[in-house]
Amino acid sequence: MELEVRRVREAFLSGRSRPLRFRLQQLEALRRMVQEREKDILAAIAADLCKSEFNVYSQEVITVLGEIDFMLENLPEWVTAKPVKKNVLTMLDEAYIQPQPLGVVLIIGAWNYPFVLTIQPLIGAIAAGNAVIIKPSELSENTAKILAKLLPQYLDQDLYIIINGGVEETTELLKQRFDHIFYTGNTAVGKIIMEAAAKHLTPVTLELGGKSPCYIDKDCDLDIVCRRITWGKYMNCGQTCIAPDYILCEASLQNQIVWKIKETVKEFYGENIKESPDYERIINLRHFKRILSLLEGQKIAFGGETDEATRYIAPTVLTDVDPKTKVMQEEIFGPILPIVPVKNVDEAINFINEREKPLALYVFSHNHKLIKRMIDETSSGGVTGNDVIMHFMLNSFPFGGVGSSGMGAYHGKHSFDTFSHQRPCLLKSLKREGANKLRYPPNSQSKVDWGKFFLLKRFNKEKLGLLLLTFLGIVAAVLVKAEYY
Ligand SMILES: NC(=O)c1ccc[n+]([C@@H]2O[C@H](COP(=O)([O-])OP(=O)(O)OC[C@H]3O[C@@H](n4cnc5c(N)ncnc54)[C@H](O)[C@@H]3O)[C@@H](O)[C@H]2O)c1
Ligand SMILES: CCCCCCC=O
Repeated sequence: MELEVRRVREAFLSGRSRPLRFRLQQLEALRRMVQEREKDILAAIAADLCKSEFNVYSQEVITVLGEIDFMLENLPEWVTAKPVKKNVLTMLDEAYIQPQPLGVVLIIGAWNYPFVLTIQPLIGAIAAGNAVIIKPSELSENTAKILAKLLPQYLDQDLYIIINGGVEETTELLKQRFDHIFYTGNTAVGKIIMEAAAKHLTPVTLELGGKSPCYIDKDCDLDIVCRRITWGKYMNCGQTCIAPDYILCEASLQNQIVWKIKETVKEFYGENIKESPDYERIINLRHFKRILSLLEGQKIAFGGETDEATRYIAPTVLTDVDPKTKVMQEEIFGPILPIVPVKNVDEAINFINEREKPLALYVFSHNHKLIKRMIDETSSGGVTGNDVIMHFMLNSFPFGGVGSSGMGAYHGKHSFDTFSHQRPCLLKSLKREGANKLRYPPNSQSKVDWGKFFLLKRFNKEKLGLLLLTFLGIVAAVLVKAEYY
C-alpha cells in the first residue's frame, strides 16, 4: 500500500494533473471508457445487483455521463482565479482566489450503486486536478473488477489507481496519509474513516446513511403520492441511501396508503414480482438475514415473501409500527416500508427531530405552507417536496448529509469545490512603503485612529459620506456662481 500511495503522490508532485487541458483530456477519456465499454460495465453492475441493463443505464450510467459533460462545459470557468473585493489597504494590489488541487485523494465507494457512487466523486477529483486512489466496495465485486480492468486502459496509470479489497485492505490503506478522504457507506464505518483521517489531519467527506422519513399530509392526491413512494422505495430493492425509509401519516390514511402501494407494486412489477426484470435482489446473505430480522413481530399489511436462495424479499409494507421496535431503530436499506401513525404534522415534526438527522426528507401535501414549515422546522441532508429521490438528480444541488447522515457534499460544482483548496492570493508591490508606516511599530493613538478610519466600515462610511457632501456642496456653489455671472 505504502509503495502504491507513494507512486501516486510522486505522480501528483510531477504537476501533470494540474493543467486544465490535461484534466479535460482525462475526463474525455473517462467518457470514452463509459461509451466504448458500456456493455461490459452494464453487465458487471447488472450481475452484482441482479438488475436489468435498462435500469443500470438509467440509474447509474446516465448520471455519470451527465456529470462528465457538465464538468467539461464548466471547468474552464471554475479553474480560473476569481478576483475578490478589496479594502482600502489592498486597493492597489492584486487579490484573487485560486482554486488548487488538494493532492492525493482516497475515494472509498459503496456497493448499492457501485458505478455512480465511485465514478461521480472521481470525476470531481480529476476536475479539481488531484491524483486519486479508488477503493470500490468489495461487495459489488463484478463492478470492482471491471473498473480495475478498464480505468488503467483509459486514464493516466500513475495518477489514478484502483485498489481492490475488503476491510483488511481498506484498513491498511487508511494508515497512509491522504490529502482528502471521500467515503460513501454506513455511519459506523464513517466513524472508523474519520478516526483514521484524524491521525494525519486529513479532511473527510462522509456520504453516509440514515432513516429518511416520508410525511404524507391528508391534503394530497394519494394515488400520485403512492406511485412516487413505491418507485423510490422499491427501486434497487430498497438499497438506496435516500430511499424513503418509513412513512409518517395520520392513522386514518394508513389503509388507503397500503392499498394504493399494493396496486402500484402490481402495476410496476406484475403479478409475479420474482419474474420482473425491474425488481432487484438483496446484495448478499448477511444483508438478507439482517432485513428479515426487521420483520419479527411486525404486522405485515402485504408482501413479506422471501427466498433465501435468490435473496429475494418482496415489496413489503408494515402497519401500526411501534417506533421502539428494531425496524425503526436502524436504516432498513431493503424493500420494507413501515408506516408509523402520528396525530398530526406537529407530532411528525417532533418525531423527526427526536431522531438522528436523516439523509433525506420527503413531504407530500397540496399545502405549500405545510411543506415549507416541515423544511423550516426539521433538518436533513436534502429535501424533496411531493416526490422522492429527485433532489439527487439535480447537479446544481450539493448532495450530502448532515449530522450522522454525513458531512460535506458533492455533485457538479460542489464536487469541484470539495476536492479543491480555495487559495487566497494577495500580490503587493514592493513600492509605496510609506503607506505601510501605519502598521509598523511604534504604535500610537493616531495610528489606531487612522486604522479605524481605513478599516472599519462604519467609520469609513460616515467620513466618506461627509466628504461626498462637502464635494457636492463645492460643485453646487461653483455651478451657482457660474450661472450668476
Ligand atoms: N450518502 C450516500 O451517498 C450513500 C450512498 C450509498 C450508500 N450509503 C449508505 O451506505 C450504507 C450501505 O453501504 P455499506 O456500508 O453496506 O457499504 P460497504 O459495506 O460497501 O462499505 C463501504 C466501503 O467501506 C469499506 N469498509 C467496510 N467496512 C470497513 C471497515 N471496518 N474499515 C474500513 N473500511 C470498511 C468497504 O470496503 C467499502 O469500500 C447505507 O447506510 C447507505 O445509506 C450512503
Ligand atoms: C437513481 C440513483 C439514486 C442514487 C442514490 C445514491 C444513494 O444510494
